[in-house]
Amino acid sequence: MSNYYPMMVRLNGKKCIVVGGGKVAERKLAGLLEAGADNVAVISPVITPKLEELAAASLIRWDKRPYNGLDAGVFLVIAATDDREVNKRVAADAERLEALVNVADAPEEGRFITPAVVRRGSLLLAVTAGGASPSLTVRIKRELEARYGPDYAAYTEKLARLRLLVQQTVADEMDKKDILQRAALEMPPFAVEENADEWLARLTRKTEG
Ligand SMILES: C[C@@]1(CC(=O)O)c2cc3[nH]c(cc4nc(cc5[nH]c(cc(n2)[C@H]1CCC(=O)O)[C@@](C)(CC(=O)O)[C@@H]5CCC(=O)O)C(CC(=O)O)=C4CCC(=O)O)c(CCC(=O)O)c3CC(=O)O
Ligand SMILES: NC(=O)C1=CN([C@@H]2O[C@H](COP(=O)(O)OP(=O)(O)OC[C@H]3O[C@@H](n4cnc5c(N)ncnc54)[C@H](O)[C@@H]3O)[C@@H](O)[C@H]2O)C=CC1
Repeated sequence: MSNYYPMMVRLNGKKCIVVGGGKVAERKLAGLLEAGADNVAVISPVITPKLEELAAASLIRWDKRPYNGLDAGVFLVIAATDDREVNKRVAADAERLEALVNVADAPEEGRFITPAVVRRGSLLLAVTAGGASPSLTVRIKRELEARYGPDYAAYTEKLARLRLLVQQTVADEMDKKDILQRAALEMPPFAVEENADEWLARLTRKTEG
């Protein structure tokens, strides 16, 4: 099994293509849109009703045809048809164009795989077993969903505000680090109730004491 380099990619403005319009394509497209991709097309003669809705709302473009190649300038490609030969061709075409490609039925033929994700605002937890067992990946995702509930969105946002304040007002590097580490150890919803100034004041008292 391959090794993978984990990274978080911004997709805005980048051309993303999904080939195939079935169940798997629907899931991968939802993931692209959740990530903020705004130039997304699906190439498939038939697509699911949900994908038809997205196309009607102009959230994705639908190229209603069988796969017949990729245009230059494509950034990311997902091969998700139920036809082995087509997916193989998509992978080869994408590699030739230096586009990042994911192949739903033959991961090793592609350049990247898609992890399971939990989103809590800007906190993004991604899980992969590298293709060994998607079911294990999904199980661990569910455990993380339960452990890091919806409160973590507001909590993370609040930590960002505190961090900004600390960067602007605390000169000593050790104090800065200590305060930010303490803040990250506190759990929501407790910390969510106070504003950044109050929180910093409390954390500073602790640091001094
Ligand atoms: C390698 C990878 C490539 C890639 O797709 O990028 C891949 C490959 C394959 N998946 C297969 C099967 C299933 N995949 C799922 C579900 C998910 N699969 C996802 C990712 C990945 N799947 C990548 C690595 C995962 C990792 O990193 O660990 C998730 C996490 C994310 C997503 O797809 O967006 C998403 C869960 C989303 C969520 O719930 O959050 C389920 C369960 C279900 O559907 O409920 C099953 C059935 C049960 C089973 O087989 O375990 C098959 C056999 C197909 C066949 O036999 O026809 C292959 C092909 C092969 O293994 O060769
Ligand atoms: N990576 C993953 O997470 C998973 C991958 N798979 C694999 O993904 C593939 C797709 O699975 P499903 O979405 O369930 O299949 P599906 O049968 O629901 O959809 C297949 C889609 O491919 C389209 N298609 C067929 N030939 C095409 C062509 N020449 N050009 C463009 N589009 C074409 C069809 O119109 C249809 O929309 C299968 O190979 C399956 O084994 C299945 C489950 C999970």
